Formats: sequence, structure tokens, C-alpha cells
Amino acid sequence: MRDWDDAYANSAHIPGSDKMPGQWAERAAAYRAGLKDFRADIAYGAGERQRLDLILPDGDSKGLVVFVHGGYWMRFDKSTWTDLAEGARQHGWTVALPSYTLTPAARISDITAEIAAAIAKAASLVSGPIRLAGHSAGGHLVTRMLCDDSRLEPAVYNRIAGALSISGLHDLRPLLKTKMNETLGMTMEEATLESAALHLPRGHSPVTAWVGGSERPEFIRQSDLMANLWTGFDVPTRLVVDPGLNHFTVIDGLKDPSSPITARLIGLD
Ligand SMILES: N[C@@H](CC(=O)c1ccccc1NC=O)C(=O)O
Repeated sequence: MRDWDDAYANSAHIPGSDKMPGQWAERAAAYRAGLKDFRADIAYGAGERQRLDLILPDGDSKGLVVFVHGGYWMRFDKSTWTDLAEGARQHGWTVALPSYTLTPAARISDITAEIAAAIAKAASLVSGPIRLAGHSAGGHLVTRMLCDDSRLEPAVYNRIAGALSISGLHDLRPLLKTKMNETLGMTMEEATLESAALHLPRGHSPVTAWVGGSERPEFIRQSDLMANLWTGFDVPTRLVVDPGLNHFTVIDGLKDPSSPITARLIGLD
């Protein structure tokens, strides 16, 4: 059988990646220190990690971007990548960054419910269209919001203008064969119910699956399968394989207002 741990191992295939979490946190902290309007730790539930940060644009807000961080549902929080808000912020969008309870304290299905609550809270604070983005495990979480079993209320769901799943995981069943599942604790039933690609879409919100061309082949397959399957249900889908980028560099463009990934996030292209 294939080595499924290796198929989903990112750091092991990216030189220097052991130093990256420290660098990400430092960059994000420096970015927060320079923000004019940063609203930290807004509660969207009673749990300790059920908090979101809001980053406001300089002028009027055009709408709400929600960015959900990754880390295989078991690492990191909203403070790791605050600086990814900057591209959308410069275009006038308000950006919400939620934390969520990590596995094994929460099941993945619990986290999906938390993200719906986080989006509802942010949507109550910021008017206009909503654009969802997530990285890796966060890509899973945002695509789950568009599934037929989405917990979003119609008033919130109907404001969603699109979702950008960056290196997202859309069929969780192969992860059952990895050591990570000792922490994730998924059964086949949960892995199936938590796979966006195995659901029907609730509506026709556009979905972009964006992945680095130098990522593990499994991540490219996970983006490909999502775009492929939902195309069959009349969802406007795009698959973008961004050349030369790996699992960690693929999100860097979100900091840059002139990057193609920022244009995709806010629907300018
Ligand atoms: N230790 C993990 C790290 C990882 O995959 C990761 C790290 C940061 C953000 C997203 C990640 N992947 C999926 O959620 C790995 O390299 O396999």
C-alpha cells in the first residue's frame, strides 16, 4: 500500500519548514502592531477558542472576507497569519479571522459547526457580500459551508459571493489511513460526512480550488476532485494550479493587493 503519511506530509518535503511557524507568528505580530483598526477577540461562542479578529479597511467596507487558517485541524490559531488580510483590506474589505477548537478536543464535525457560528457572528457585524477563504484544513472548513447540510442561516448563506479553498482537503477518507487520524479521531462515517466533494452543493456559489504546482500530488488531486465534482452540479468552479508554489508559499499572495490570488478572493478577475 502507499505511504499515506508521506502523501499528506508537507513540512517533510519543504526545506526550512521547521523554522516557518516562528516566522509566520512574528510576521503576523508585526503586522497587527501596525494596524489602525484591529478588533481582537470577538466571541462567537462560549468556548475559549471561539474568538475572531476583525481587520477593518481605511474607508467604507465593501463586504466581509473570512479567512480560516489551516494546520490539519490540530495546530495554529487566528494569530498565525493575520498578515494575509492585507491584500483584501487594501481593496476595502473587512477581514475576519476566526480561531477554532482544535482536535482532539473537538471533532472535525464540531469545528465545521464552529466555523458556521464564526461566519454568522462576523456577518452580523459587517454588511455586504461575504467571501470565504481557507487554507488546507481551512479550505475544507469553508467548502463545508457551501454543502447541502450547511449550518448557515439563509440570510447569511445568501450573502456568500464565493469561496476560495487554497490547498484544501475535500475528500477526508484517505486521511483515515494516516497516523494523524490518531488525533483527528475520524470514523469512515465522519470522514464521508465531512468531505465537501461527497456532498451536493446547497446552491451555486462559485468555488475556486487553488493549489501550488509544487505541492504534494495528493493536494493537487484534492483540489482537482473538488472542482471536478461540483462542476457536475452547476457550480461555477475554477481549478488554479499556481506554478512553483508549495503548501506554505501558496498563501503568500493574499498579503499583496495586486496578486492574482487576491483578485480571485475578492472577485476582481
Ligand atoms: N506538519 C504538517 C503541517 C501542515 O500540513 C500545515 C501547516 C500549516 C498550515 C496548513 C497545514 N496543512 C493543512 O492544514 C505537515 O507538514 O504535514
